[in-house]
Amino acid sequence: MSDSVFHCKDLSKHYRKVQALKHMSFRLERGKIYGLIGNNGAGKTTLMRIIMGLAFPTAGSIGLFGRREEREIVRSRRQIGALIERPVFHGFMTAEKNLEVLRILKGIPDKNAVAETLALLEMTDTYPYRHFSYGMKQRLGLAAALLGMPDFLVLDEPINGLDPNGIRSIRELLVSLNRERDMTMLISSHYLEQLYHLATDFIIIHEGRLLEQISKQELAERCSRYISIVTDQPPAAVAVLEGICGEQELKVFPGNEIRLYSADLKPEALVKALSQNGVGIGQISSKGVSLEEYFAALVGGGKLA
Ligand SMILES: Nc1ncnc2c1ncn2[C@@H]1O[C@H](COP(=O)(O)OP(=O)(O)OP(=O)(O)O)[C@@H](O)[C@H]1O
Repeated sequence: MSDSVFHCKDLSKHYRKVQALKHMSFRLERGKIYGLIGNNGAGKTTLMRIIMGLAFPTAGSIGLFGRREEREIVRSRRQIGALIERPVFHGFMTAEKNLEVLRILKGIPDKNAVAETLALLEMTDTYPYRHFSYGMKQRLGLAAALLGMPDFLVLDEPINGLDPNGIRSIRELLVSLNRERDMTMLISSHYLEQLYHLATDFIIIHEGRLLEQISKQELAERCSRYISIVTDQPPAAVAVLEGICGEQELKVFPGNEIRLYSADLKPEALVKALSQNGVGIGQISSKGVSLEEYFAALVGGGKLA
């Protein structure tokens, strides 16, 4: 299978008066989770609609899974699951019945697909869709996208309307699908901190143009995000911290300061681990700019502090 899941070259899309996408060229690789970032009206949904064949380019070309020919692209879309604008579900049917209708419409032969997807999303509800909360509707939308276990998942604002627990469980599910099934994802969200934890790479667009494609590692370096710990027992602290993050993510500075360059670490967890091992902490703080600040600086054409 090609390592390229999606590519576009000089892709432009005009609506009557609006140029929604302007000469975009980039490539999405298998196994990565791409966070798609842009202000309202930047062109995120338009790009996703083009990937799914719900809108068509005015100029330029696209390819899916390394295939460029129109007929092959249409066929390749069977390998993609998408949540773009909520699908139309039947109000009088349960989640299971709605998914069963979709399974038949999509031509997915595996009769266990519905049960498998419901189990993944922990949806056991047996009442009709019209009584679903906003969050449950959102989960069913995600279930519909996952039906048949696609190779590529395209999600437009999937965590909108979910409470913090809901967001965490969806995030964990997406990460495990990515790791265990090598599922590639393109996910847009205005919750940049959440997206930061989930994505491995970022596509940043502004007013229809691609501003930047950047990996999380590059971003972390550029934002120089780190946790600073000041302690009077550096060797003991290093021994504990190395058990939590990799040796390469940790540096000792003069003044008994240790810096941890790992994106997912929480200061509270570090404090707990250090105190459990009898290591005293003078000071602990998160430093550097957030993804939100980085994005604002990029879009504003400004420089990062
Ligand atoms: N069907 C349409 N007809 C005319 N203009 C459209 C249409 N769909 C989108 N647009 C315009 O194209 C531009 C890009 O819209 P798009 O929905 O792709 O942005 P977005 O980044 O998804 O925004 P949001 O974050 O608000 O969802 C906007 O100016 C929008 O008004």
